[in-house]
Amino acid sequence: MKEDSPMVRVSNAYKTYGHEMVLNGFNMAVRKKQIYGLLGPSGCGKTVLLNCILGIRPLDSGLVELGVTRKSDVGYMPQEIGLFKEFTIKETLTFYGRIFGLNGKAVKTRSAELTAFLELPDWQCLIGKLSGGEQRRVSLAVALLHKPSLLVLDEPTVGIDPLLSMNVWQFLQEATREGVTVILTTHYVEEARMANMVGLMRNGQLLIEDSPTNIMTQLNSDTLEGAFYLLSRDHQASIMGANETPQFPKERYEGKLLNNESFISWNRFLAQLVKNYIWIKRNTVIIGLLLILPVMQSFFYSAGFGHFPKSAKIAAVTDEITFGEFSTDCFSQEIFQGDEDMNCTIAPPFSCYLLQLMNNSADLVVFSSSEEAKNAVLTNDAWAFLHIPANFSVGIAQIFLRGPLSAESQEDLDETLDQMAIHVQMDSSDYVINLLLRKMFLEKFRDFVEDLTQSCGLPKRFASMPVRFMEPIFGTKEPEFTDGGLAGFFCSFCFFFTVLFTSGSVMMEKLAGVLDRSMVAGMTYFEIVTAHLIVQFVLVFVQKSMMFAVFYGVYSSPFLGSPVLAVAVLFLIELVGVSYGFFITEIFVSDRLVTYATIGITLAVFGVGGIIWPPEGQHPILQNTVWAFPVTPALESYKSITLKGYNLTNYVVWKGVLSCFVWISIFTAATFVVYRTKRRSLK
Ligand SMILES: Nc1ncnc2c1ncn2[C@@H]1O[C@H](COP(=O)(O)OP(=O)(O)OP(=O)(O)O)[C@@H](O)[C@H]1O
Repeated sequence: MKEDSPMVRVSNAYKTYGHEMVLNGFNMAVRKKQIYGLLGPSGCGKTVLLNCILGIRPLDSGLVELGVTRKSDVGYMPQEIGLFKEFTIKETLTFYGRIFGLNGKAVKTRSAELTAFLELPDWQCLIGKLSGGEQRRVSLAVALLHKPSLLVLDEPTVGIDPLLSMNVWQFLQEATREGVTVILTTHYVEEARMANMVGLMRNGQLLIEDSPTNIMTQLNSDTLEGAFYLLSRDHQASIMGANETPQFPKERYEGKLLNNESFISWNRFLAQLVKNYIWIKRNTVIIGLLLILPVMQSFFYSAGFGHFPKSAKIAAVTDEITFGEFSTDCFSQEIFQGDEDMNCTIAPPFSCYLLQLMNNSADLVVFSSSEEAKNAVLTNDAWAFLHIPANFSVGIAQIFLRGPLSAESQEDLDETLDQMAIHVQMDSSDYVINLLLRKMFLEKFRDFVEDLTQSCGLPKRFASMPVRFMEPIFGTKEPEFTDGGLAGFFCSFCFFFTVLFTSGSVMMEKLAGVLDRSMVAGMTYFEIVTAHLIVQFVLVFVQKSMMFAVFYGVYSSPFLGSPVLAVAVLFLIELVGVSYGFFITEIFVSDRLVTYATIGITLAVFGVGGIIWPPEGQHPILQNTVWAFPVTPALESYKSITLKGYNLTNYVVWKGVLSCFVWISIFTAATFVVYRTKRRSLK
């Protein structure tokens, strides 16, 4: 731009939101060292225009030219407060002072000037505790803090006392004499008479742009309000009936955006870091929950998952003895004193011994009749009804002790087998309980027969299945579901909490307008991400240490591999979470959508991660594509390290590590692309 060219020029600007044409061939020119008052009805696009001028939003088409190049040349006061509610006034001014590159002394001196002029409350007051008007004054002070050469103020006088409002105008007029250019929007048309130039915006166009005096003269009106009424009326009449679909030229936005002097600055980074620290200090409840919840979940998982359902009731009936005898004698040891004739130490009725074995593992309730026992299942009081027939001991003795060949005939053998059969009717509505009780019934019967044959002098193996489960290659002979599922649970939670914290903190700043404001002031995305990573790292360190202590200290879950490698994998998963968190906060504008995206991916990781069901049982398409899911391969990696002692030379381990790096790159690149697309042209 040449020396005499305007400070801000907007040419043929178009901007749509859905079907709404917010800027419709908009043109404006703001001369240097002037106050430009932008007026227009609510919703006409004033804020959108300011955002496009500052590069917060891109134009669909058109040109913005600025007479300044550096972000630090601009002072911006957004319409919403755009300040951290948890900060004190002093912390707010220090934060922005650091971003603008001011030293402590300069911030203090300038803050004192602004405090006197804007009548700011005590510096120790929290922003969130101030009135709306006080908050706006602090917001204005932030925009003026570094004495910028271009001031962009969105409704600076709303909610401010008329006397103070007049002071603000006088201050701005004074500033223009010192070389500052001001663009401001206001709803108070008459106060705009103090501007050098005013522009009336309506339906995305600028109806007029001139000095207030010229406008009033031109329209023969005593007031600016009256002049604008006439202009708006004429404009309304001219567009009546014109109901065309909005069209705009497709050439891209070509304006030069404001730049930072450097990609990274220690001052800005420190500002962001201190800001995060203050936020944590003021939000101890949230941070406490973020630390305590995972530990609680670890306890819940270890205490609640994978254990045999011992309290599952089994309604049993044995026809071998009467109910009275059973309740008093069946579970007492005396009746197992042996039988001299049979030469066995376990004596009939054998159903007592079998039921006692079952009672050691489950909650066995003995009923006197089959009807009652079955009814217990029907009324949800028991998970299985088990019936032992009257000839059970006779049949067992015949088949297992005397041998099936002792039967007189094939019919006799068939009848004996029928008469000794135990009938089980289950409530199969719960797959896991059904499976575990079934397994328990079969195992207890096997134990019973082994014990019985052994008690009669026969080898124990005589009644065993000829399948021997030897010492396992990995894991234990009696593997626990808890151990197998732990990797999936731990990794999914690491991912979930990281996404939650990242997206939560970014969205909080974004929705409060703080993120845009900090970025207009000069903060870079890189500084925001790096400062966030440091906070996240500290949180993760504390969080994971506590979870490790619960899983591997309190509950002694198996851990065979390298702790360093396992922690590295968890850390990579966290980084996937951070990059995903930034990605979703960049593509979605509402926190609801971000929440859905957080929960959605976590459920997907849970669903396909082999926590609930092994991947080997998945549909072939899923089985063959699950490697491409985020986190899932890393979860396998962690599982192999902890349960099999694998190291990086193993395919499963490095596949998980590689997958993390790939996903971190994908999410980071996607965030960058969306970020650039939202703010700049694709030129
Ligand atoms: N991110 C967005 N998505 C969709 N529509 C938007 C978005 N931002 C602004 N708009 C729409 O653009 C139009 C202009 O909004 P803008 O905030 O610029 O109005 P304004 O002139 O500043 O109003 P006010 O004086 O009440 O602040 C409105 O209809 C608004 O709904």
